[in-house]
Formats: sequence, C-alpha cells, structure tokens
Amino acid sequence: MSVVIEARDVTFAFGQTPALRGASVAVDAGEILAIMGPSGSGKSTLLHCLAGILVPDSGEILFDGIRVHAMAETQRSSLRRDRFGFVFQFGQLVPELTAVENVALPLLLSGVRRSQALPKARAWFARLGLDGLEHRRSGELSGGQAQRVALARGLVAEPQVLFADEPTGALDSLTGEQVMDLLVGTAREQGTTVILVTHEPRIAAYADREVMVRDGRVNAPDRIAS
Ligand SMILES: Nc1ncnc2c1ncn2[C@@H]1O[C@H](COP(=O)(O)OP(=O)(O)OP(=O)(O)O)[C@@H](O)[C@H]1O
Repeated sequence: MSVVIEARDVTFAFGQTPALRGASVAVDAGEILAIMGPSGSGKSTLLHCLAGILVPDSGEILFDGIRVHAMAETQRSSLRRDRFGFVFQFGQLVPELTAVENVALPLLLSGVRRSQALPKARAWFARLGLDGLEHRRSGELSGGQAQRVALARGLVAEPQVLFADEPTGALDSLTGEQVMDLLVGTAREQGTTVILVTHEPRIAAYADREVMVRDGRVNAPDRIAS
C-alpha cells in the first residue's frame, strides 16, 4: 500500500487557541481511516488541514506528492473540487435544489454538461436505496435520506479521497449504521480513500484503522499525572 495523503508535524491555531500541536498521520490509498478523540482535541481541524480547507501554521500536507500547504487558495480549491469529496454532519444540501441536482453539483462545478451530470447523479439513487426521491428538496427528506443524498454527492465525481466529518452524528444509531454500510461499501467499490472523523467507537469500527487525536497531536501518549 502506498501513502496517498499525509500530515507531517502540523500546527494550527485559531488566534490564541492552539488546535493542532504537531499532528502527523499518513493514510494509504484505499484505506478507511477513523480519526477519534475527545471534543475539542483537534479532529476537525486536522481533517480541514488534510483537505486543504485550512492552511497549517507550520508543517506539511502532502497529497499524491503535491505540497498542499504551499498551494495558493485557487489551486487548493481546484484540488478539493477535482480530487476530493466531502460529507458533513448535517448533509448541507442546497435547499433550493432537488436531491438529484444536489448530487450532480460536483460534476456541474467541474464543467460536466447537465445532460451528462444528471443521469450520472440519478444512477446513485438506486445504488443508495433512494429511488423515487430524485425530485424532492432537502426539507422533504428524512435525516437518513438527506445524509445518503449527501453521501452520493460526496462520491459522484469519484474522488480519490472522501472526507467525512461526523457523517452520522445527526442520525439515530440504526440509520447511522445504514449510512456507514453504504459509505464503506461504495468507497470500497470505487477504491476511494476515506478519512472519517467520529467520536463514536461504533462508527469508527467500520474503518480499517483508528487513530486518536489528543491535545492537537495524533496518538499522543496519555500524560503521566505529576
Ligand atoms: N472557528 C474556530 N474559532 C476558534 N476556535 C476554534 C474554531 N474551531 C475550532 N476551534 C478550537 O480549536 C480546538 C480544536 O477544535 P476542533 O473542532 O478541531 O476539535 P474536534 O476534536 O473536532 O471537536 P468536536 O469533537 O467537538 O467537533 C478547540 O479548542 C476549539 O475550541
């Protein structure tokens, strides 16, 4: 297995608040990695640095040999659009668009024609058990349905890496497990690398490997009480 994406000794602070204090992690191509840790430990910040949304104060982010931390915002935005997919806790579907238009969005933003993007998006509805919901808007979907639509949107452009930040956090446990079954199943079919932030061990159990973030570091040993 070869490393596809990596953080090396990354630090990041929100003003005076340090969020990452030398975080390092490497993820293999096709691997499903769960990032766990207590609230406020830096999990989301690490995910956002890996995805090129935030730029580290120091350290490196390497994707496929590219120095993401050194790229300009426009380049990072193209990288996110062309190579990465995203699923967040609250689906964040565009409420004005239908479900199928939401799924097609990453393709349309990449310049794929509507006549090609919409059929490609539609194919995901059968795949994720969403048949018949293509023309609903987000307000007309259940939480689990909306999250499956968000998952389809995250995967439709066949990204190399899917970033999922608490993708089941707003769902009851049964619905959450159904979403995880679909996420892991489709990612494996496509060979997509998945970086999943969760604080739930039950959800992390779907991953190939778990790392723990504590105090802005990955797998930092527990402090010895003095
Ligand atoms: N936009 C922000 N502005 C200021 N401080 C922030 C911001 N986002 C996060 N922080 C702080 O950075 C630290 C790490 O936050 P982060 O969201 O990465 O942790 P987390 O492990 O994902 O937490 P949670 O599990 O609660 O989502 C925390 O101290 C948090 O309060």
